[in-house]
Amino acid sequence: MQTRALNHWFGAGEAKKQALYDIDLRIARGSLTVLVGPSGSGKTTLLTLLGCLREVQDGSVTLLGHELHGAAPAQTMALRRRLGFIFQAHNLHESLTAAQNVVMGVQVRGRIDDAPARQAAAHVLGLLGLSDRLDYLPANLSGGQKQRVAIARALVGNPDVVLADEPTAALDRDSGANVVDLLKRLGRARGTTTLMVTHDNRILDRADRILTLEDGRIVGDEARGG
Ligand SMILES: Nc1ncnc2c1ncn2[C@@H]1O[C@H](COP(=O)(O)OP(=O)(O)OP(=O)(O)O)[C@@H](O)[C@H]1O
Repeated sequence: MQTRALNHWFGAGEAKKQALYDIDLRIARGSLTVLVGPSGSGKTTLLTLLGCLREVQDGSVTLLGHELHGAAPAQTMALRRRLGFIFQAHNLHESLTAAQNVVMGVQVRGRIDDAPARQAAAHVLGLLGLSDRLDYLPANLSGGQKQRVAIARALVGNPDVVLADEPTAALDRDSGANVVDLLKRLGRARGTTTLMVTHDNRILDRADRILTLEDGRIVGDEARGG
């Protein structure tokens, strides 16, 4: 994942405001990078540009070997299927059980039979400590459990890149640490690259790299032992 001279603006005319300035970044495959910075510093803007959720206006973003600036919609759609998104508002389908919600994460990646999809969903939910909640509806799960279902849904399709915005905010200490360790294991085993916005110290301590944004610029770049 790479950006070169990446700039981004919101609004037009008098109201036009620059949100990112000259971002040059190279993020190593399989690493876990954390993005920190004050509110409004551009973290979400950068995450959504890297996730093909926003059009690149100026500069370059390469994701999984493809340039996103000027990319055709069909190509960005295909790339998006190789990503796992974890956002704060977990958007589970209320009428589907935990396992069915996660099965949907398998099936967006292509047609897969129900039995193996359900097996994959049960496996990932088990890794997240939810083996005994497979058939629960979201209404009967706690906030932290729902968040873990959303994480399972993002991971079940074996994404090449995971993009996350405060994924552990609703989790207790042990489940938060478990999620980070799982992402790190996926990084080592499969080369899954994770970029996440967080202020959670449990994650900062375990990250491979911490990037700090301020007023749309990278002002800190610290490599960690992991
Ligand atoms: N859709 C939008 N329209 C107009 N301005 C926007 C939009 N999204 C973000 N901005 C502006 O761009 C700047 C960066 O916002 P961004 O959401 O990326 O920051 P952030 O670091 O993620 O903040 P937070 O931690 O509060 O989520 C801010 O000045 C924000 O007001």
